[in-house]
Amino acid sequence: MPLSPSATRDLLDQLGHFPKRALGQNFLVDGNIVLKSLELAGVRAGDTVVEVGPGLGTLTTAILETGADLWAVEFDRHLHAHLEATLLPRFPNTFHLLEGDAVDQPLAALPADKAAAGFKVVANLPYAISTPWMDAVFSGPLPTNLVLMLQQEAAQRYAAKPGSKQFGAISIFLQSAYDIAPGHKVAAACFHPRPDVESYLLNLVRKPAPFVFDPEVKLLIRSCFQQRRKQLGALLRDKLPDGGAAWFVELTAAGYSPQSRAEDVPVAVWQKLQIPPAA
Ligand SMILES: C[S@@+](CC[C@H](N)C(=O)[O-])C[C@H]1O[C@@H](n2cnc3c(N)ncnc32)[C@H](O)[C@@H]1O
Repeated sequence: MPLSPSATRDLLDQLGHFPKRALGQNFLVDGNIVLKSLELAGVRAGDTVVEVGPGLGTLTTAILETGADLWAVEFDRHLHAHLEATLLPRFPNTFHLLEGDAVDQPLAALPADKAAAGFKVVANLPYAISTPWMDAVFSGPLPTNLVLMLQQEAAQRYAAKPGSKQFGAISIFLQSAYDIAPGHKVAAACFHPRPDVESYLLNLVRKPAPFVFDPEVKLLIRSCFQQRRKQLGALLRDKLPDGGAAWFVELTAAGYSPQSRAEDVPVAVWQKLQIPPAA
């Protein structure tokens, strides 16, 4: 169970640690949310789980207590040392802790054979890295489930539909590989210190046939959203060897046109975008 806000304050005092805003250090202090995260991800003994930013070890302990095998990456040297001293001796065979940046090590150095056998992600993400980290994860290997504590605004962006201001490249990459299952709104009081934004537990379930974009196509899609009000014809004509002709046929067949804007085009049509070989 997580520590209460006062016990968390005491532990922070004892460690001489001041929560760092830049690292999104808002620690979970609500047992129901910890349980809900595990329940949504269906974590059980023998599962392989990845956690980003274990912090003081609240979610971490609950995951390890199920009997799951956990790989975790923590950026803060001080918190890493605390976890190394307290949790590693308790779970010497199932806890694999890495000190590092989750954007460089999105799966906490999970071995390739473990990743290939199937794994889940449960994390209370540092909000500043949520999009670059997700982008790295969506390049594969893909977890079967992700239960992620996010800034509510980010969760809305990831789940956004075409035609809305929030629809962007990350919505396309995410929705190509994952279905969005019912999640959970989380109040600021569930954290210490309280964040000044609303939070949301996003629940993602891998599609039976997930679609992963080629890295070059991802860059191209991202560039289209950097000038989201510009027409796709003008944006892509110079960037594709065929001037965009092949994809414009797909776009037109789906009821759109080179005059359409990136934010209006559905995910399935983006999946047809390819970079043809140069003539
Ligand atoms: C929102 S706190 C979550 C802490 C803990 N999991 C909990 O739920 O109470 C985010 C954690 O991510 C860590 N962190 C921040 N940036 C990171 C990065 N780039 N890579 C890995 N961990 C990071 C922070 O130090 C902090 O421990």
